[in-house]
This record gives sequence, C-alpha cells and structure tokens, in this order.
Amino acid sequence: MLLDKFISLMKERNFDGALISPGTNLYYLTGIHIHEAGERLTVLVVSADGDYRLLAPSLYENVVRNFPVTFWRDGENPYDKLAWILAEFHLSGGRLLIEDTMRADWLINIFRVGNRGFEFYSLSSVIRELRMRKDHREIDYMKHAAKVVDRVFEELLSWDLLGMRERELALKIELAIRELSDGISFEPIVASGENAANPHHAPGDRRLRKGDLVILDYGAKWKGYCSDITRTIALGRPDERLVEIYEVVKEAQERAYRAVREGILAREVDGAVRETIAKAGYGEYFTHRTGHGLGLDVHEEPYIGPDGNVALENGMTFTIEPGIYVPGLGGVRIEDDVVVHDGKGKRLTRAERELIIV
Ligand SMILES: CSCC[C@H](N)C(=O)N1CCC[C@H]1C(=O)O
Repeated sequence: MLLDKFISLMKERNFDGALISPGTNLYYLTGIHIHEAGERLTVLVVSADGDYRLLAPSLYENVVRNFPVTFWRDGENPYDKLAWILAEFHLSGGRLLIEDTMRADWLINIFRVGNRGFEFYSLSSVIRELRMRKDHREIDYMKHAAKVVDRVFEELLSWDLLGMRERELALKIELAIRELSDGISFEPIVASGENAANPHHAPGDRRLRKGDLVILDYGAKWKGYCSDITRTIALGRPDERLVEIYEVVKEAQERAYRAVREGILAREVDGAVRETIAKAGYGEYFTHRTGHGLGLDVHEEPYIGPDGNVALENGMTFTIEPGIYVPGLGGVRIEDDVVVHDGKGKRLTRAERELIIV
C-alpha cells in the first residue's frame, strides 16, 4: 500500500509523523476523497511507527469505510480528539510533516495542541518523491484524460466560433469535457486577440473576430488524474507577425520534446525552449517556465523551468508549453502532456499542432 511506502520514507528521513488534510495527497495515500470539508477539521494522522487514523466530521460517516477513523460531531471540539490520537500514537513532539495547503486556522490550533513541541516541515518535501514517479495504472488514467482533451479539440473546431464570447466558449469547452470525463482539471482559459498576450487570461466578454489568434488551454480529470492541453487557433488569416510567432513556438515545443530523455535535467528541457525563442528574437516575450509536472494535481513536480534540478526518469509526466506573448498584439502557446517512457519522451496529448485556420 502507498501509505506503507510513505511511512518507510518518512522514517528514512527522520520524521516522527505527518498530518495530512483533505486533498490530492490524502487521496493518493488512502483513496479517500473528501468533498468540501470546509472549516471542519479533517486530518489523517500518521506516525513513523506505522500507526495511522483519520479524524473526520461525522458528515463523512458514509464516505470513509474500511479505514481507521475517529469521527467528531458538530458541537464537539475536534482538537481534543486530535490531542487524544496524538497521545495514543506517542506523538508529543518532534519533526512533523504538515500538508502544504492546510488551513491556517487548523494549523494554529494544532500548534497549540502540540504545546509548541513540534517542528513543522512541508509534506511535499517527502511525498514528492513518490508522486513524481507514476506507475502504469496512473499513466493509463492520464492517457484517458489526454484523449478526452484531444477529442474536445476536434469537436470545438466544428463550432460556430465567430462572434462567440470568450466566456461562452470556455463554458462550452467545460461542458464538453464534463460529458466525457470526471470533470475539469482547472477552469478553461480562452484568450483571444490582444487578450492572448496574458498567459492566464480569465475568459471575458470579448467576442471572437476574424483575424484573431485564440489560445485555448483546458484539461480533464480521469480517476483523479489530470490532463492539460493548449492549442492556439486562428479565425481567418491572422497578422503575418503572429504567424511567424506561431512557427517559433511550434519549433520550440518540438525541440524541447525531442530533448526529453531519461537522466536529463528538467532545466535542460527548459533550455531547449528558451534558446529557440531567444534565437528568433522573442526571448523577452517568453515570460514563464516551459512546463510543470502533471498528475493528481495540475501543477506538481517536476517543474520544467530554468531552476529545474530534477533528473527525468521513466514514469515522470509533465507538460511542455512554451509561449510568446506580445502586449497589444496577442500571443501563442502550444502545450502537450508528456511521459518519459523507455528513456524517451512520449506525447500523451496528440491534437494537431499545425496552425489551424477556421
Ligand atoms: C492551472 S491554470 C494554467 C494551466 C496552464 N496550462 C499552465 O500551466 N500554464 C499557462 C502558462 C504557464 C503555465 C503555468 O505554469 O501556469
């Protein structure tokens, strides 16, 4: 079981315990998905001696089954119960891993329960070692999530895009993803015309018009695992400068993809992109990293940026998504999901990468 692997790793690194709140780490280790815990304390307590127990609100009595659990009811003080579990597990101090995204109010109360005897460390510093390397089951789920976004791309090319508002198109993409999968991995980005110069543009009221380049960035989830794709399409023939930019981004993406090999550092893949874009004279307009690890979270290790020190291994999955963004003109981004397989990169997303003019 993954929890056993995690406990061994925790011990190896001299940690005494871990407190894990709901999210992808809890799901990864236990298969338990807690929907909307909100302000009610929910935490998996793990000790390096091998003990573990979930403390959860009684609302989840029908969700958590066949797992050691203590429930608390509204009106009770969950921190008293947490203190009992910690005492039972002989966790009265020491080095404790804490879920990186834990709510600050929980953390403050946990700090009190622990009588300041704990030193806190971020859970991701240990669990990343496990999550970064995907097994066959995880990769199969990611392949499925990737197929969904490829299909949605084919489908959207047949829609009547001219005159549609960005936010309408984003909603249509979201619905198409939800039809075919377990849900979206993030809110779709639809960035048209000059809005495409903003890499994380929030789709708004702008209507798509002739001559626009439109960045479409969206993802699906399957069994918890994410895909993330970006394609840039043209509505009618765009400005020649944008066509040139498109070709530079396509070339940069291809070079980075071809650079992927077992043993290469993530920053070398990033370097392939940066060099291609800089040579074409657009270096200052590539304003983000080349990519990010992908799995249960849409952004996770290994990050593919200039500071990426992870040596790539078989089973690692990440995006390659260079972009060029010119304020006042627009932008282009092309993104694929890639797995390191048999020592080389293999694309999971396969939608057309040539410039499509609809
Ligand atoms: C989770 S929202 C952004 C999804 C997108 N595919 C993405 O990861 N990026 C867009 C610009 C750069 C990159 C990022 O690192 O945020």
